[in-house]
Parts: sequence; C-alpha cells; structure tokens
Amino acid sequence: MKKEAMVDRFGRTIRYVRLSVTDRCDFRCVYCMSEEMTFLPRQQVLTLEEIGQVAQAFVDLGVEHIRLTGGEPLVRRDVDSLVSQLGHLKSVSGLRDLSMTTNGSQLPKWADTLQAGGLDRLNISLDSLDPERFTRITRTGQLQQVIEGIDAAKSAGFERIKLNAVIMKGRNDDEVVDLVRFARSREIDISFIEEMPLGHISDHGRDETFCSSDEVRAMIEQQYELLPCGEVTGGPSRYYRFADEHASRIGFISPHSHNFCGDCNRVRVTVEGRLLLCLGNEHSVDLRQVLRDYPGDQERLKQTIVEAMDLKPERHHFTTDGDVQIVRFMNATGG
Ligand SMILES: Nc1nc2c(ncn2[C@@H]2O[C@H](COP(=O)(O)OP(=O)(O)OP(=O)(O)O)[C@@H](O)[C@H]2O)c(=O)[nH]1
Ligand SMILES: C[S@@+](CC[C@H](N)C(=O)[O-])C[C@H]1O[C@@H](n2cnc3c(N)ncnc32)[C@H](O)[C@@H]1O
Ligand code: SF4
Ligand code: SF4
Repeated sequence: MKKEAMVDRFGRTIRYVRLSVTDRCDFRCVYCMSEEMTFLPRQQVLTLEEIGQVAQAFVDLGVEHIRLTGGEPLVRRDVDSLVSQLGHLKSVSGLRDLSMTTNGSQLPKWADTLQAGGLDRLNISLDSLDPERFTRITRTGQLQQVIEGIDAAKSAGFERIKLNAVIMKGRNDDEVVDLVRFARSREIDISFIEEMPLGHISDHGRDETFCSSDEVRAMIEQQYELLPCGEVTGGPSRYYRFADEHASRIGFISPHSHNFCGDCNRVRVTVEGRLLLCLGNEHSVDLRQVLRDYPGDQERLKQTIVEAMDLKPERHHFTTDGDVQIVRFMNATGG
C-alpha cells in the first residue's frame, strides 16, 4: 500500500497519530474526569504488542509523528518496552518524532529510561503552582512530585519539554503569569489550553470557567512582550516567543476561539483499539476486531485504516455554553 494513502475528504494528509496506552490514571483532574470513574476491563484493552502493530501500520502509511497519551501513559505496566519498540521504528521506518503527554508524577522514576528508549519530546501537564490548589484540581496529585518529574525530564536531556495548563476562570487564571515565569525558569515551553466539553463533569460548569486564549495572552502581555513565532509545528498550539529572546515559547491551544481543524493532520487510537477520526466527534472504526480476527494481517489492518479516512469529519462543533455533545471523557479519548 502506498505511503500517500492517508488523505481525507478535505485534502488533509494524516501524518500524526496519538496512541492511548491506558484510560487509567493516578489523578482525577476536574476537567478531564468525574470523581467516580470506572475503567475498562483488561480484555477490552489492546495489548502492548497490538499497540505496536497499530503503530507499525500507521508508520507504513506515512505517519511521521506518534504521541503516546492516555489516561496517564506512565501507569501502564511495561510502557517503557513500547517506547523502545517505537523508538526503534525511527531507525528502520519513516517515524521521525516520538513523544508523550504525561501528568509527570511518574517521571522521577521513568525519565532516563524513556529518553534512552528513543522518546524525543515530553509534554507535562501543570495547572497550578500552589500545592493545595494543585491537589484540588487533580483531586489526588501532589505538586512536588510533578515538579520533581519536570526536573527529572530536564536532567534526562529531552530535546523539547512543554508544559500544558488548562486555564479556568476563578480556578487558576490568576496563576497564568506565575506559570510563564516557572516555564522560563526551567527554559521550557508552555501551552495554555481552552477547556473542551468532553464528558459530564460535576466539579464546575464549563461555561462559567471558560477563559479564552486571547484573555490569557493579554495577562501575559502585561508582563512580557510576545512576538508571533511563525513556526508551524503541525500541532494545535500556536506559538509566540519572547521579545527578550528567552528560549521558552508560549503556545495557545484554542479550539473554541481560534479553530485549527482546517490544518488537522491527526487521528487517535483509543486503548480499546477504536480509531477515532476526530477528538470532537464519534466517527470511528474498530481496529481491535481486525487485530483479533486476523492476527498478524498487517495488510488488512492498513486497508481498514485507509478506508476509515473517508469518515474523518471536517471539524468539531464544541460550544462554550456548557453543553456537552461528547459524552466520552478526555481520559478515554487519548486527549
Ligand atoms: N481539538 C483538538 N485538541 C487537541 C488535538 N490534539 C491535541 N489537542 C489538545 O491539546 C492539548 C495539548 O495536547 P498535547 O498532548 O500536549 O499535544 P500537542 O500540544 O498537540 O503537542 P504537539 O504534538 O507538540 O503538537 C490537549 O488538551 C489536547 O486534548 C486535536 O486534534 N484537536
Ligand atoms: C487527557 S491528558 C492525558 C495525558 C496525561 N495524563 C496528562 O494529563 O498530561 C492530555 C492533555 O489533555 C488535557 N485535557 C484533559 N481534559 C481536557 C479538557 N476537557 N479540555 C482541554 N484539555 C483537557 C490535559 O490537561 C492534558 O494536558
Ligand atoms: S488530564 Fe491526564 S492526569 Fe489529569 S485526569 Fe486526565 S488523564 Fe489523568
Ligand atoms: S477537533 Fe477534530 S478536526 Fe479539529 S483538530 Fe481536533 S481532531 Fe482535528
């Protein structure tokens, strides 16, 4: 099958796949999960070997960037072996960039191993620098552990580390500049994210806490002069740099206020093996069935993936009025 096979109906070429390795997590972030969550039983979850087969199929079809996510990828047992296996794809196939999004809590233990295994980039979530508030937002997380994780990632020598902060009015919007200062102190990037309405959460009304990227940028610009970066990364973040030429960059992920679906280059595979063609829609194809009904048949797997591209919708239809159109939670999505 040809490498240029993955083009959708809107002319967008898919070169990026986000693979969820678990729906489980040691945190319960208020915007991501409800307090009481049930997780998938083991037999419904792809094995690491199956995830490897899916990754290989995508790379054969022209995918250049794989991001491992979840849930919390570092709570999946033996995830380091998956990282090494995918790291190897960079030398034998067309994979160019292997990355992970993590809450950072397990990084003190894993950072060196992941770096040695071929992981290129890490995105680490950090919504507050206040220990009590951090625990309120994550419900179970300890700030100190995550800061140690960020520092472990720095020491391990990752070429790029980016923090992610979901900004909620009245919850953590007063910390925007402090978070920027923290990123600058570590010489790492930071992206500010507009909350998306996935799953019914009980903690807050998403309409009440919505904080647009323009508002966040205005807060930062009271302290720092920002210049547009011009760099197109293939991801949803739109980056700015500091006029004082500091190495950190500031990104804004603005699904509500600056829709980026026109440039979408990505699909996701949930840990159940559901090829999800868009984060904000339910169009999907069951890859687990193909993997289990036709073990080892990579051609059939690739054919199924290519045919699925016709199902990719043009865009999401999220609104900020608190309406949840997607009942699927972010942790079950590979967000
Ligand atoms: N609407 C939408 N949001 C996305 C998409 N990809 C990532 N996000 C959101 O962007 C935020 C940060 O995601 P990350 O996992 O750090 O990935 P990223 O910023 O795309 O990272 P890069 O791979 O470096 O571009 C999360 O809240 C994601 O849910 C997407 O395709 N659509
Ligand atoms: C679902 S988490 C999975 C990876 C890892 N557990 C972590 O937190 O980084 C990936 C990213 O999605 C973000 N996220 C989760 N729920 C979100 C929501 N409802 N809207 C916007 N971003 C969300 C998190 O802040 C995190 O940066
Ligand atoms: S955002 Fe990440 S760390 Fe927080 S609950 Fe969701 S999966 Fe876990
Ligand atoms: S919402 Fe869907 S179409 Fe838009 S960028 Fe995300 S995955 Fe792509």
